Amino acid sequence: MKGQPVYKAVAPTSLKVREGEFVAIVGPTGCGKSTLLNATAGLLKPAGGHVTVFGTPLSGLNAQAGYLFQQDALMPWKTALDNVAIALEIGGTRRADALAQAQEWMKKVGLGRFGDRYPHQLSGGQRKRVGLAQVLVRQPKILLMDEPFGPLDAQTRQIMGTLLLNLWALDRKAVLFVTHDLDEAIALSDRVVIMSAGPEARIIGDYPIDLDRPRDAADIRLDPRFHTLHRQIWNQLKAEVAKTYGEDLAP
Ligand SMILES: Nc1ncnc2c1ncn2[C@@H]1O[C@H](COP(=O)(O)OP(=O)(O)OP(=O)(O)O)[C@@H](O)[C@H]1O
Repeated sequence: MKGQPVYKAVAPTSLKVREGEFVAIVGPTGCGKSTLLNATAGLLKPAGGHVTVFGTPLSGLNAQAGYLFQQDALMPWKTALDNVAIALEIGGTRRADALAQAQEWMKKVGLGRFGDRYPHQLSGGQRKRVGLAQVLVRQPKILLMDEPFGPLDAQTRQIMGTLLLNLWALDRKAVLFVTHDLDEAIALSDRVVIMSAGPEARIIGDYPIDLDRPRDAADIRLDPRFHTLHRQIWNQLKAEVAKTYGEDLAP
C-alpha cells in the first residue's frame, strides 16, 4: 500500500543444496524460513534474486519438487489409498497403475493394510504417513518440507523422522527441511543452516552434521557427538531467538 514501508523478510542471502543432501533450516519464529522454502517451491516469486534448480533458473512452480506442509493436505472424502493415487492420476497416470503404485507406497510408509480408511479414521501420525506417501509416489527429485511433523507428539515425531530417513536413504533426494526444533534438525540432516532473526533475515550459520548414517532419529540424540553439535549450534541460535522475543536469554 502507498506510504507503507516495504517489509523485507529475507535480506540478500544464498543457499546451495547439493544433490542427495539433507539440509535443515532453523531460525527464530517469523525469520523467513517458509519464505525461503516457498521461493524454492515456486509458490512465491522473490522480489529480488533467483532460484536455480539443477542449473536451470526456476520460473513458475518447481516441478522437480515435492512439498510437505505442516497441515494435512488429504482430501477427507477419499480413502487413504485414493489420496495417494490421485497425486499420480492428476499427472495423467491411468487409475489402475496409480492405485498399484499408491499401494506400494502405502506399504513403504507402514500402512499397507490401511488403504481403505478415510483420513478421519487415521491418527495424526498415520495421516502424516499418507501425506508422505502422497508426495513420494510422484518420485520428486527434491523434497521441500515445512515443519512437516510440527503437529505431532514428541515420540511420533521421532518415529516419523526415522521413517523419513529410511525412505530418503532409498534414493537420496535433495531435501530442504524447515523446522524450529534444533534437535530434529541435527538428528535428520547432513547440514544445519541457521537464519538470523528478521526482518531482513540472513543465513548466519552453516554446520555440517558428521553423525554416522544410517541413523535412528531418536537414538542418535543419545550420541555424545550429538550433544557437542547441539551445544555449538544452540550457542548461536539462542541469541537470535532472544532477539525475536526482545529479551536476553543469555545467562
Ligand atoms: N504474504 C505476506 N505479506 C506480508 N508479510 C509476510 C507475508 N508472508 C510472510 N510475511 C512476513 O514475513 C516474515 C517471514 O515469514 P515466514 O513465514 O517466512 O517465517 P518463518 O520463519 O517460516 O516463521 P515460523 O517459524 O513462525 O513459521 C514474517 O515476519 C511474516 O510476518
